[in-house]
Amino acid sequence: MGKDRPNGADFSVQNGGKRQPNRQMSTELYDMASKVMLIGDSGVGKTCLLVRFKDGAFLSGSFISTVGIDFRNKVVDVEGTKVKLQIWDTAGQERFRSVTHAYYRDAHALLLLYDVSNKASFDNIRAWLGEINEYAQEDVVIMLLGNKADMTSERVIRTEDGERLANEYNVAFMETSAKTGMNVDLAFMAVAKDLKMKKTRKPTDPKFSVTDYVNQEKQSVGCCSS
Ligand SMILES: Nc1nc2c(ncn2[C@@H]2O[C@H](COP(=O)(O)OP(=O)(O)OP(=O)(O)O)[C@@H](O)[C@H]2O)c(=O)[nH]1
Ligand SMILES: [Mg+2]
Repeated sequence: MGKDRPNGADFSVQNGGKRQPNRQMSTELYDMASKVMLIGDSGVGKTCLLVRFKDGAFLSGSFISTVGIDFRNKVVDVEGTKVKLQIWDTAGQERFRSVTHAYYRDAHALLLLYDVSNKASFDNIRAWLGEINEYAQEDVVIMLLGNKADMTSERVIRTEDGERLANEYNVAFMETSAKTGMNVDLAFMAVAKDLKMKKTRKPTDPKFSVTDYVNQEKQSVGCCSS
């Protein structure tokens, strides 16, 4: 079992100056660890999604744009296996792009967000997928998330538009809301489950598909209370 700090408050600088979480001050036990990166335009809700997952709270009020990169850890239980998710929250602003590029290649999964009430953030998804293609590992798990699904009257991107784009690029898709919590745990749990399956699957076992898993488990707007 490994250990790590329960939150991402501390960094040590190693690995050519790249910020690394400090493992010496570890407190929480885990069986396997995975790096997940949150990416997408500024304001789509990356930090709020992470805070909702980590603390179960919603950051309403004034928007504080992330500077550079930050991370938080959360250990989740996948059928008895403790999976530590080290979640990197990147800045969506263009001026920080070169900072975040350096982190792509270590990521096991990328949660790529747009805002269903912001057309430009959706239109930019193709450019983000181009960046992923350039900088991330070939087998990285990609999940496209249409966030702010609670904003029904301001919505400009339909669920079908997100689905179509995800199908075109063969990536998993669902709509989320950091405000209500809809599908937030599922997005991270699907990644944890994928990692566990990759590590423990025997050659004869059927392959785990993140896309099938989220399609089976996801809620749609107005479906259920969350
Ligand atoms: N209604 C609603 N508002 C949200 C949701 N998620 C985020 N917001 C709001 O959107 C704004 C931006 O959220 P952030 O999480 O800070 O955005 P970000 O993607 O981290 O932005 P950068 O750090 O600049 O890249 C904030 O005012 C949030 O309150 C959501 O699911 N629903
Ligand atoms: Mg942020």
